Amino acid sequence: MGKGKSKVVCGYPLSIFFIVVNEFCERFSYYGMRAVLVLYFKYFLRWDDDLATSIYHTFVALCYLTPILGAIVADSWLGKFKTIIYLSIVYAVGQVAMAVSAIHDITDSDRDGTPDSMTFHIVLSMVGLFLIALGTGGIKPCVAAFGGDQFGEHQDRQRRTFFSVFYLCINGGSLLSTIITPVLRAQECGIYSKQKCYSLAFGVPAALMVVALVVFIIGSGMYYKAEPQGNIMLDVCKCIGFAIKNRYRHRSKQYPKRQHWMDWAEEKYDKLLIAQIKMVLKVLFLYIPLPMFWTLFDQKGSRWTLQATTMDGNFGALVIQPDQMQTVNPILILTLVPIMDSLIYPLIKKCGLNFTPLKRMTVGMLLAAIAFVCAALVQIQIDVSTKQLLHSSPYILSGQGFIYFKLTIKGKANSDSTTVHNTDKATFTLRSGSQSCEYSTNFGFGSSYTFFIHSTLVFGSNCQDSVTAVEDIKPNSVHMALQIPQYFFITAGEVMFSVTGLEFSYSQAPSNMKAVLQAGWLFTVAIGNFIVLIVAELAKIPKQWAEYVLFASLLVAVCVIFSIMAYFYTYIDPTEIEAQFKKKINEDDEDDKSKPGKAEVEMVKRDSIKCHDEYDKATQTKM
Ligand SMILES: C[C@H](N)C(=O)N1CCC[C@H]1C(=O)O
Repeated sequence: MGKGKSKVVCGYPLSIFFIVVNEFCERFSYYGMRAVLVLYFKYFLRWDDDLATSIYHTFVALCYLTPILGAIVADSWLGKFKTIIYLSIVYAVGQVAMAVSAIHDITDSDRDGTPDSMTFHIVLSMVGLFLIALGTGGIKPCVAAFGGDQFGEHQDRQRRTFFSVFYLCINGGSLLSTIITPVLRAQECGIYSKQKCYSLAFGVPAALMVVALVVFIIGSGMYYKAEPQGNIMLDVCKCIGFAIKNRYRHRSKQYPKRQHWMDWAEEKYDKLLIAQIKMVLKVLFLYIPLPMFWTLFDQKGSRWTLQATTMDGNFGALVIQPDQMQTVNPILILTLVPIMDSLIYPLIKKCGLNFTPLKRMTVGMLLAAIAFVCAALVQIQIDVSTKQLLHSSPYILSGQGFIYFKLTIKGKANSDSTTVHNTDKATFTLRSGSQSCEYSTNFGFGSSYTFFIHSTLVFGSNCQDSVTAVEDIKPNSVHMALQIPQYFFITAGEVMFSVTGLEFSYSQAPSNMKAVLQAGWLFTVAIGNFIVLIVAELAKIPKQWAEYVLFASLLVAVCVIFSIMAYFYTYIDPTEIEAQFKKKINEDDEDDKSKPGKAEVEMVKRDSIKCHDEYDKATQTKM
């Protein structure tokens, strides 16, 4: 049985349908907007690459920092339901602001196709991005935890499946939007003049966010809505502060040691709160090594995409752009999550192995390290095959009766007029006054040519014989398909690490701090992104393959530390512990009423022993 007023369908509360659809639409909105953001900065706001990249990464990091704020508001004040509603409104307003900021006609008073007041567009889009970061980050820990809340105490299996389906929805939304919004951006639109349609590319995600909100509200009557329990974060901070101060005051040897340093708060604080803080601190401590996984994971969008630009994206009927390779991740998620859940995990269980959540996360980290070893091997192959500059044609041939032009064949969208974006036969028209002739040739992906036009050129219908093409840079010969193994390993790692971590963060959190621990989990993503920024700046390793090997080694080292920490972690059932504490507190209250005047110090000691016993009983299973 679920906990809300919701009907139960196939053992699942119907209310979670609204929650997963909400997540699908929200992730569509987020990833769709993100997919075209850098291009919007570069081509609409006319920022250079460095500024565009920095603002982009700062925005992404902010999106994973704001969950802390949303979680505090939800757990201490508004509750998850109201927090999701209010912050979704903020989020939708932010998306609309982005869409409006991309309408060039608003400030194009001279109707020449370019905005006249760039300041207006910059300010509006920055306000929009800030609201989006607040909204997406703020609701993220609440939606996951709110979904988990809908399950009853004996629905552990269903709750685990829910987190897998939840992850599928994230990636379904991400996959669709990263395919659709770049197509929308490529359309031309405008009132006075036609420009690339960023307003549509931002407008559709805005509409999806409104849909997400409406769907969530429709489910309103069915949800189980846990009440917020006061300003829990303030109580937590005060309690920790008191424990530290009290420990310091009693540092002399005459005072007996206590089992845990948090037990020094017992004189002033509720034992239940102390036990809950212990649960949270234990999990947060375990999170310390985790950002390293995200440091590797998030390089899909940067280093791996740059690697793809030096590879051959010709898949026969389909020419894949380097940035499109990233869609392999959500595609693999959609395939691997069901395979893991219905085949691999049950098979491992049948073999008698206890594949606990922390073991899964450890294996996930190792798989990510393997992915980077694959990336290094591909890089070595690219380096071997690449691009020796054959010669510098203009230097050798200048002044010998030729005119020349250079042409680079790139795999990346570019506004350079001498860049061809595919490997098809290209035809050039050579003109001199009213005379012209045509020259055609085939190009390889990533190659660069210098064309020499003979001074003896005679214009006619064909000038094939009067042009000599010299290949300066060989076409990319290493195929983009070779990146698939690294995508496979990183995604398999993500399924084991991230899907498991999401559920682990929920199941190990005390009832009043579920969203806070979800935020703690998302915080590891933010720190991972910061590490990418720092390493990119600091580690100037000349060989790219060596950088990949460095990252893989770092993750293996971190993984060893994590597995040792995980070995000493004991799984808990927060609901059971809380129930025992509440029961004992009630019993003590009864006891106190019947035996007035008992020495308070004695009581504290006795309670403390009992509480430890109960806490220990409930924390049996290791890694
Ligand atoms: C798109 C990724 N495969 C993914 O699902 N995520 C990356 C960071 C966490 C997670 C998400 O919630 O978006």
